[in-house]
Amino acid sequence: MALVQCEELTIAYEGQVVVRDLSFQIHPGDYLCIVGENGSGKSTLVKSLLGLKAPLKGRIVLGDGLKQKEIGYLPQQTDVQKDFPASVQEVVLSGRLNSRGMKPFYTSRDREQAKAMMGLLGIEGLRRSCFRDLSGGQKQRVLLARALCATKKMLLLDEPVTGLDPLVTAEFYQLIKEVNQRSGIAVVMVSHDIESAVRDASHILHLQETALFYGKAEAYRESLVGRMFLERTKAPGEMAGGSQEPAGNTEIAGGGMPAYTETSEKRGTGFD
Ligand SMILES: Nc1ncnc2c1ncn2[C@@H]1O[C@H](COP(=O)(O)OP(=O)(O)OP(=O)(O)O)[C@@H](O)[C@H]1O
Repeated sequence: MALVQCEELTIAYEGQVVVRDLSFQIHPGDYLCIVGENGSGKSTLVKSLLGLKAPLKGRIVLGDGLKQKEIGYLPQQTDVQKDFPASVQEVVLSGRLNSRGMKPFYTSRDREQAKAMMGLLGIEGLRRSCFRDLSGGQKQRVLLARALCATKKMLLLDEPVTGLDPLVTAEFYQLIKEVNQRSGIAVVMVSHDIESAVRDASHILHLQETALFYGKAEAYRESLVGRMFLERTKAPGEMAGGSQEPAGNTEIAGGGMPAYTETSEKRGTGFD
């Protein structure tokens, strides 16, 4: 059963549609990267997945016991978060807030969980350090530990490597991959790093108001839309790939990009 099933989702701000007729699923163990141009609706979709923005039409069905407040969320970094005046331990523990309900204090289980996640991510030695004094990479590990405290099923990350140097970025991607592969926690990541997305993700959702592509990462790499996007990000300003498509290709949809959607029956993730 799917953890998340989005059915013909349309999302709008004051009547202005920014996501239209979008359907896809997230299964246990999936690693889905959401890619697309600036302003294509990625963060808006994230807000709806978190229950912070109601769709205008369509619906989001959660399955396999997933609750919206049990989605571990790592938001886009803001300057306010970067300067948060709290200890690492407090920041990680705050991941337990949603599941505490009305209880005013953290339980010993909450503390154990926070300790376990700090251990998993190699930041236990930093637990008394002030969050704002950490490096960018350390901060992201802390925020990842916080998000993991909130979930056993699904992590949602919105451009988590923005501002990190290449080495720290590579380490962070490796961490995410290990979390996904070892724990089976589904990962949903909004990313502008298309090369890494097709390398690490099991599935790609390419958004441009609607799904230009949704399916397995290997199929995306071979698709016209995937090849064009990969080519463009390699050489900014250059358009390539379209002329290499065999004659008679009927995939081309509006806007010169092919629409492709893979059904859940064809997915075969092994977690179905
Ligand atoms: N709170 C808001 N009110 C009105 N319009 C909004 C709001 N938030 C986003 N938008 C608009 O919705 C569209 C999609 O924005 P969104 O932030 O979801 O795109 P995105 O794909 O995440 O972009 P980026 O890659 O630049 O982060 C944009 O045109 C944006 O201007």
